[in-house]
Amino acid sequence: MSVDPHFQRVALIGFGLIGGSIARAAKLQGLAGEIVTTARSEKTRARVLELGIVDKVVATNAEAVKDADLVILCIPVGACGPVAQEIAAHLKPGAVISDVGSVKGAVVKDMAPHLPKNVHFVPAHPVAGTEHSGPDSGFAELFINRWCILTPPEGTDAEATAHLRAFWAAMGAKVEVMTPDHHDLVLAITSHLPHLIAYTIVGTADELAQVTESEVIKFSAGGFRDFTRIAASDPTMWRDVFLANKDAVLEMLGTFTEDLAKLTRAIRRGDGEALFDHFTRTRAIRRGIVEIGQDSAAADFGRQHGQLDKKQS
Ligand SMILES: NC(=O)C1=CN([C@@H]2O[C@H](COP(=O)(O)OP(=O)(O)OC[C@H]3O[C@@H](n4cnc5c(N)ncnc54)[C@H](O)[C@@H]3O)[C@@H](O)[C@H]2O)C=CC1
Ligand SMILES: O=C(O)C(=O)Cc1ccc(O)cc1
Repeated sequence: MSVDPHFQRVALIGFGLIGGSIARAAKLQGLAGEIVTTARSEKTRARVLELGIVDKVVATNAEAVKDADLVILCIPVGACGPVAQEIAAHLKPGAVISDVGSVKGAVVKDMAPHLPKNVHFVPAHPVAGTEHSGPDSGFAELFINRWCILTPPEGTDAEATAHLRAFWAAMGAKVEVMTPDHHDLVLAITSHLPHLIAYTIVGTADELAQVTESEVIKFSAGGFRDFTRIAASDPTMWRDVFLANKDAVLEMLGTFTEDLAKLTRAIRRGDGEALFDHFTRTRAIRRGIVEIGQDSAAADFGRQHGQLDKKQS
């Protein structure tokens, strides 16, 4: 049986890349009767109003969640606990409370104790994004054919989880449910460690005395250029991710360091076979990912649901 993805009043706490993308996709697909968002600065409130995507922009989180049927925290993970505390007394009984944080264990631990018993807490993580942030960076197609992982605590109302699942699916996402700990371990290797490596290598290149700034830019057409994109991601967001997912990141970093040492040894010893075998294995992994055909599937969704061909401004 299909579940109605619609929520009457949706409150988005934070209107950056993810909040702005949810607002655009939900509006386009008619998933909300009304969308309210918080923007803390006068400048951002004016810009969000100018964009004309949401129905109401307010200055405080407490005001935004009033009478909301779905509340989504679209803010750095370190801010989720304090914001849960701030909004708790103002939540509508029966509302679904969610987030989009890149780490789940810490967010659940920080938010859950503050939330009243009469709301449904269904944490979420859309595994989709870019290096950009702020109110102008969002776009309606961001979630198409991307995973959205839900991590409802044990005992969560199944109907609430199904309702949020339908909401994400209607924005184009493929939805999966897992535990917060499993999520954090998987994301540590697939997302958090790659960002740490990018932040490291771009910093290292910058510090090398013999590589002048102009040479880094001049020769950055190679692999380095891809790293600079990732390393341009929001500092506040990523500081919070590494602090919140410390254990899993350190565990993966340990394994990564061992594997790096193996490749270092192969280079030192001139062991071409070891290098070739390793690179052959990793090439097959990339080909496997590309064969899943995310781009063509995204285009199919756009055609079926209309109006998603153009990037929203
Ligand atoms: N950037 C990405 O590619 C992805 C980010 N995420 C997660 O989404 C969340 C938001 O990230 P982005 O949208 O990229 O960030 P962003 O920086 O574009 O937007 C965050 C917004 O939250 C606001 N904010 C911060 N603290 C607040 C508070 N206490 N009350 C109200 N508003 C507050 C900021 O002013 C900003 O407008 C993070 O938790 C991140 O881990 C998840 C998937 C992808
Ligand atoms: O820009 C990129 O390549 C990303 O990897 C975006 C991203 C950042 C954080 C997430 O939790 C999920 C996706």
